[in-house]
Amino acid sequence: MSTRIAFLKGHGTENDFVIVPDPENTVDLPPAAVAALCDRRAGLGGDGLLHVVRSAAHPDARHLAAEAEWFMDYRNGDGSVAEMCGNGVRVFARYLQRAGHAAEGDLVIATRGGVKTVHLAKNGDVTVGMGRALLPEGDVVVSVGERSWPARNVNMGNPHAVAHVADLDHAGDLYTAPSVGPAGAYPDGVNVEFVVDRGPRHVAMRVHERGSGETRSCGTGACAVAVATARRDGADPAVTGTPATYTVDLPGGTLVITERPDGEVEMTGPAVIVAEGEFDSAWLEGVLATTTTG
Ligand SMILES: N[C@@H](CCC[C@H](N)C(=O)O)C(=O)O
Repeated sequence: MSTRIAFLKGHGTENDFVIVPDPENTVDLPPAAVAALCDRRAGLGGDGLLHVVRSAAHPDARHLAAEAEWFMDYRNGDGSVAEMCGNGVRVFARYLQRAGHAAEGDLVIATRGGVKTVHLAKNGDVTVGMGRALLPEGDVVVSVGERSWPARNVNMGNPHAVAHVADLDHAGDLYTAPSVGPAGAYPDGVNVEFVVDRGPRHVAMRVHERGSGETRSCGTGACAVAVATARRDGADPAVTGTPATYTVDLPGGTLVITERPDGEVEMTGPAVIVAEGEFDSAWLEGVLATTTTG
């Protein structure tokens, strides 16, 4: 029997998501279903999917239920699972506010990368406590075609390789993933950021995301870029004792990232719900049947 399944569409600096509210975790979303929903021609379209589930109802978040009522079960556009999505958390919070599950002010959201603190400001901005960046030792190299750049390995819950480049066009069309070495540096894949300077504590970037391709913004990527750039600039807050704030321009908008002396990274940016509707479960079952039978 076919049923109607509710969804919304939202974006944060044009990193866009299909949102599936499913408090009791009753909607089956295998990778092929997520990929079909995120398909921009045959589906609803999105860089990723935000499955909105009560923490208590999801096996990956049950242990966090006492701390955070809601779990962001984030999936990339190809259906793969990722630990964290910075733009996604802001949009997730905006959805909770719209649905009456959260009010302006502070809230917490469980993710696979831990519990995140979120502030929904009156002016529409959303600030997320992203936790600490990890900077694993070891040289990393990013290559596109004939060009290669040394890069910084930054983990924001999910993996990033940040390359400072002379010109963002040198990253090419990014239709395929850049190569990142040495082999084995990122056993689970990596998000790759290309960065140029725009002014003092002001950079611009492009990103190729694991599981989604080039996107118009990446929140964890912007945080990784700010942290890597602060290290390059000799502005490590743990050393200077003062916060380092970077303005990060992305193709889809601007994010402001602050790293504090205690290592905590905060990200501020917009979050917008664009539309809401329903899709037919029969459509999705049909797509899945075709995928399974080839
Ligand atoms: N766009 C996101 C990051 C989404 C996850 C990423 N593609 C991964 O696989 O780690 C963001 O805003 O952080």
